[in-house]
Amino acid sequence: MSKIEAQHVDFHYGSFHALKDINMSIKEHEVVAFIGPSGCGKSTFLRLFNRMNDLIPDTRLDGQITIDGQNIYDRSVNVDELRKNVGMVFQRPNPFPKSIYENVAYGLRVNGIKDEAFIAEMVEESLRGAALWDEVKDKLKKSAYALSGGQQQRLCIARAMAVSPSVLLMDEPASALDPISTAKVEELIHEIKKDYTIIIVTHNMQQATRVSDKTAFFYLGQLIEYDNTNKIFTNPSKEETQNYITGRFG
Ligand SMILES: Nc1ncnc2c1ncn2[C@@H]1O[C@H](COP(=O)(O)OP(=O)(O)OP(=O)(O)O)[C@@H](O)[C@H]1O
Repeated sequence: MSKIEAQHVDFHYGSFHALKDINMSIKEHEVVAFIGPSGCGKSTFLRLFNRMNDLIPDTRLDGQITIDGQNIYDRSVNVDELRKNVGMVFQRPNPFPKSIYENVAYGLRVNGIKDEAFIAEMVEESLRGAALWDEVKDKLKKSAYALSGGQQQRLCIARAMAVSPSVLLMDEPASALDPISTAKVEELIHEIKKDYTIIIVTHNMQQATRVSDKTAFFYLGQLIEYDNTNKIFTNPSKEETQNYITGRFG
């Protein structure tokens, strides 16, 4: 069974038809990269998987998205639970104005967990998982803002991991980072993929080839081609994909 399945997904912002009949199946522990020119709908599609677009007025979704076989837009779905299972990391690191420790503990506290020993354990585990522990273990009480941009982004990944999601959505997670921090985030994706199913939006095609198993190429709200990353970048089936990856447009 697929971990994530999108069937005949259409999405409108008002009268603007942003996504057109998208079908996609993602297996557990796969890393899938979304590529395509600006405005083609990558982020819109990504945000459907944790219902972030629910917050935007006058939008409409048709079709179905399932995670672990459940329609995530079903009325019975608790959106807070869904977002616990489907974590998100944004383009710009967005730590809270709190200590490093409290940033990671935050999700556990809002979920009502009060056992401090358990919280401390999860904070350490998440920071280790995000390859940040050794850099911050002696300054956990310091403000998250005192970290570098790359460290802040790994802190945000740790924060997402702390509530034990099974899916991580990453919207251009390295685009605001320097090359060394970018390499660290990419390395991290390799390390954590054994535990998560990951979807990453990226403008950087080298990054897509480095981190992903599958790549989806979007253009003007349509999913043009979705295949093994190697195939997409060496021998795509569609002319639009070929044009995009060779820099002929976008
Ligand atoms: N809140 C919104 N209201 C109205 N239209 C929107 C909204 N968000 C996005 N759009 C439109 O939907 C289309 C897809 O946008 P989206 O952000 O998903 O593209 P993208 O491929 O992620 O682009 P980029 O690579 O530039 O981030 C664009 O034409 C955009 O203008």
